[in-house]
Amino acid sequence: MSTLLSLRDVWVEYGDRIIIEKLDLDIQAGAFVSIIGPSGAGKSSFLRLILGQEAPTRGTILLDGAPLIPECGPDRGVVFQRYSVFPHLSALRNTILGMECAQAPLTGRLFGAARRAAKDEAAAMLTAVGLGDSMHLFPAQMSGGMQQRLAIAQALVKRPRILLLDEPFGALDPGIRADMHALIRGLWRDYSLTIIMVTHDIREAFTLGTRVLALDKRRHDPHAPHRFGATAVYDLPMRDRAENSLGSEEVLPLTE
Ligand SMILES: Nc1ncnc2c1ncn2[C@@H]1O[C@H](COP(=O)(O)OP(=O)(O)OP(=O)(O)O)[C@@H](O)[C@H]1O
Repeated sequence: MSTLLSLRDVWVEYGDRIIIEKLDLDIQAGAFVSIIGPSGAGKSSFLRLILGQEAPTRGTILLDGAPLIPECGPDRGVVFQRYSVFPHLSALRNTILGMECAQAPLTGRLFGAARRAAKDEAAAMLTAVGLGDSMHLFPAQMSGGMQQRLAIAQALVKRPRILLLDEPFGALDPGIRADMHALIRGLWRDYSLTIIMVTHDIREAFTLGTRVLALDKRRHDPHAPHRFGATAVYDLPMRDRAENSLGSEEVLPLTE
C-alpha cells in the first residue's frame, strides 16, 4: 500500500494554547484509521487539518507527496455527528446539491445532460447507502440513522478518496449503529476508500479500524494545562484490509 498522507512535526496552537504537538504520522491508502482520545485532545482539530479547513501552526502535511492545500478539496469528504441538511430539499435534492457545489462551484447548479447524470449518480448513491426507497423524503420525515445515511451519500457522491468521520454514529441507538458499521465497512471496501474516523466508542474503534490511534498528552503541567499538546501516544495496527473486509456482513452487538 502506498502512503497517502504524511504528517511531519505537525503542531496546532491557538494563541498560547498548544493543542497538538509534534505529530509524525503516515497513513496508507486504503487504511481505516480510528482516532480515540479524551475530550479536548484535539481529535476534531486533527480532522480539520486533514480536511484542509485549518493549516498547522508548524509542520507539514503531504497528500500524495505534495503539500496539502489548506482548503476543502473534492478528494476529501466529511460526515459529522450532528448533521445539517437543507430541510426544504428531499434526500435526492440534498444529494444532488452536493455534486452541484463540487462540479459547478460558481453557479451551484447543473443543467441539461450534466444534471440528469448527477441525478442518476445521486440516486445510485442513495441506493448504495440503503435509501433507495426514501429518496423523496424530506429530512424531517427521516430517522437519525436515515439522516446519517444521507450524510454519507452526500459525502460519497463527490467521489472522495478520503472519508473523514467525526463521531458519525455517536447520536444513534446501538442497534442502528451496528447496521451503520456494516454499511460503512461495505462502502469502504466497495469504493476503495481511506477512512479516518474519530470516535469515543472504543469498541467501535477496534471493530472497524485497521489501525487505532490514541491522541493524548504525553506530559501534563497542572499549573499550565495548555502548555503541552496531544500527540499519538498509541498507534495500534489491528488487521489488514482483506481481513477487515471479510467481516463486513457481520453485525456485532454493541453493549452500552
Ligand atoms: N478555533 C479554536 N480556537 C480556540 N480554541 C480551539 C479552537 N478549536 C478548538 N479549540 C480548542 O482545542 C481543543 C481541542 O478541541 P477539539 O475539538 O479538537 O478536541 P476533541 O478531542 O475533538 O474533543 P471532543 O472529544 O470533546 O470532541 C479544545 O480545548 C478546544 O477548546
